[in-house]
Amino acid sequence: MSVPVLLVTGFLGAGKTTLINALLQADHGLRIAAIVNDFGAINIDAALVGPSADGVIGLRNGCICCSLQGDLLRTLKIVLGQSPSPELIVIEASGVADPAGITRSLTDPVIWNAARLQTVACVIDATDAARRRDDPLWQAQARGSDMLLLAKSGLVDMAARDRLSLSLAAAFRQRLLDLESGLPLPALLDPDGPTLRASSPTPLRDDRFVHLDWTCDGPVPLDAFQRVMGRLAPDLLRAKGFLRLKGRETRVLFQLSGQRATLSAAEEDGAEGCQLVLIGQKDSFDPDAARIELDALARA
Ligand SMILES: Nc1nc2c(ncn2[C@@H]2O[C@H](COP(=O)(O)OP(=O)(O)OP(=O)(O)O)[C@@H](O)[C@H]2O)c(=O)[nH]1
Repeated sequence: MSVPVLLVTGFLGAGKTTLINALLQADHGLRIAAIVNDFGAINIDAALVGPSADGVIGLRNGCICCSLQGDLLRTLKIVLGQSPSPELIVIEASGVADPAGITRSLTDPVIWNAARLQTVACVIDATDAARRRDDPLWQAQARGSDMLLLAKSGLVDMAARDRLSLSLAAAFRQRLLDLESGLPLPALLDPDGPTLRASSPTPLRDDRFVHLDWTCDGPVPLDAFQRVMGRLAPDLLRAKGFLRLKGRETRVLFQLSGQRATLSAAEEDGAEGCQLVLIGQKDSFDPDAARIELDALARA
């Protein structure tokens, strides 16, 4: 029998991993396998989803809508060969992916017989949507989905949330659900959900993004790290990773999305040092210059 697939798309930092973690931990009784795709060579998402699920496979250093398509199909075969087999497969697209590329791969008749793309859900960052509205990739992600899931709506005021809901309803035909009202399990897991779809449009090839994968073996000082990130943040679209801070026993998880940076306790995994991924646009972010600044931190 064909295993249903839920594809989660959305721009960098929108809230895809957070949604998938919530889904994996929810009370649905389903055996779920997750395939997560990070743009950089360091697979932060697999580590973030890993603690909550057994069947998590990370695809890295590319994007499954284009360069990693073959990897996705190979990974799907591995996931489908697991025993017991999953009852649902969740695929997280990278934040730079046009879901049309993935939808095309998944609607191949051979794949379809084994794993049937059921629903494409696009996570929309309520704090970032007004700025992104005219971005062709952001639009392709929303348009290529079956439902829009509003994340972080608690971080914007009610009037801004209402304006956003109205503009999304005017621009897209999809159903809009606010994640602040709870995880929409019936919509995400509905076996009678969207499924049969028209052939996907030609996927958008967006090559404006560059990234830096930065690692160091030792700890870094928090105040100097914050100064460096303060300088880099205006040119970044996304940063995330694990840091070993001087004077702290355990590593912390650093997240930057939009202009919002957070540090939180990381799951202890025995790993040492720091692993960080920084993503920006070619015209404003210089990964080599950022590497020099970060390397200086490691020597501080
Ligand atoms: N307050 C709030 N924060 C959220 C919500 N969803 C995500 N975040 C935060 O937003 C940041 C990015 O969330 P992720 O779930 O990692 O976003 P993502 O879309 O998986 O990011 P990429 O895979 O890097 O594109 C993290 O700091 C999350 O804690 C939400 O609904 N409310």
